[in-house]
Amino acid sequence: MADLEAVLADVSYLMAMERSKAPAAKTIKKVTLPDASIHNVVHLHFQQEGTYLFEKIHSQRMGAYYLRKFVGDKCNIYEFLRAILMFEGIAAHEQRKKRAKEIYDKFVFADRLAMSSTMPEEIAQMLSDALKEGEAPISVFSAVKRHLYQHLNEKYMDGFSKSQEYVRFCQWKYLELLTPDLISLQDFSIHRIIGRGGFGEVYGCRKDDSGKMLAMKLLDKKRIKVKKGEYLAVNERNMLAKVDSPFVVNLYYAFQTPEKLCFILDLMNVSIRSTF
Ligand SMILES: Nc1ncnc2c1ncn2[C@@H]1O[C@H](COP(=O)(O)OP(=O)(O)OP(=O)(O)O)[C@@H](O)[C@H]1O
Repeated sequence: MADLEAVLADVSYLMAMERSKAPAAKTIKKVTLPDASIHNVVHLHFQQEGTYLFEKIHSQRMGAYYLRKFVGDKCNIYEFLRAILMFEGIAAHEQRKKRAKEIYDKFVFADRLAMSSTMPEEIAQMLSDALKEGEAPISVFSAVKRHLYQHLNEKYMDGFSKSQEYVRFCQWKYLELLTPDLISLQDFSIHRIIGRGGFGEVYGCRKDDSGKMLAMKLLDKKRIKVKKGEYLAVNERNMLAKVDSPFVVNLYYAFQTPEKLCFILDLMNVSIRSTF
C-alpha cells in the first residue's frame, strides 16, 4: 500500500513537472500597483511610526533595492556599510577575522593615515584595538555601523523622500501593508518529498498561478526550538535572500504558518546538485 502511494506521488510529481513546461500553464498573476500618489500616505505612516530612517528602510528587501538604486555605486560610506552587512553573515570565525581586517584596511586605515576620516577617532580606535586582539565577533562593527547609518540618514534620506525610487518603494509597501499574507501555502500544490534536513523536509511543489515547479523547504518550529536552531534558521533565510549567485539556489518567498517556516527555492535536479 505504501509502495502504491509512493508510485502515485511520483506520477503526480512527474505530471506536474511536465505541465509546468507547457506554455498554457504559465499564466502569471499580474500585480497591479496602486497610484503613485499613495506614497504620501505611506510616507506619513513611516513618519508616525518613526521608521523613515536609512537603517529601517534598508533592512527591507525592496527598501534596500530602491535605496541602492538611489544612492548608486559610488558612495564609499554606503559601500563600507554593505561590506559590514555581508561580514555579519559570515558564520566561520577564521573567515570573519580575515574579512574584518580587509574591511578595516580598505575603509578605515587609509583614511586614518590621510587624516581624512569622517569617523570619530574613538570609534576607529576601538575597532582597531578589537581587531588587534585577534577577535572578530559578529558585533565588532556595531559602533561603526551606527555611525554610518547616521551619516547616510543625514546625507540621503531627504533626497530619497522626493525621488522616483521612493515613490515606487511606497507603492510596493502599500501593497504589503494592505495584504500582509501576500503569499501562503494555499498558493502552491505540494508534491512528493525530495529530501530531509535537520529541521524538516523539502518537497517538490508547483506555484498554482504560474505553473512553475519549485522546492518548498518546510522547517518545523518545534524541532528548531528543541535543537536551539533559531539563529541558524533566521540566518539561512537572510543569507539566501541576500545572495545573488548562479551557484546558490534563489529564495523566492519566505513565510510562516503557526507550525512551520517555509522557504520557496529553485528546484534543483539531482544531476546538477551532485555536480557541486
Ligand atoms: N532547492 C532544492 N532542490 C532540490 N532538492 C533540494 C533543494 N533543497 C534541498 N533539497 C534536498 O533536500 C535535502 C535536505 O535539504 P536541506 O537544505 O534541508 O538540508 P540541510 O541543510 O542538511 O538541512 P537543515 O537546513 O534543515 O539543517 C537535500 O539533501 C536535498 O536532497
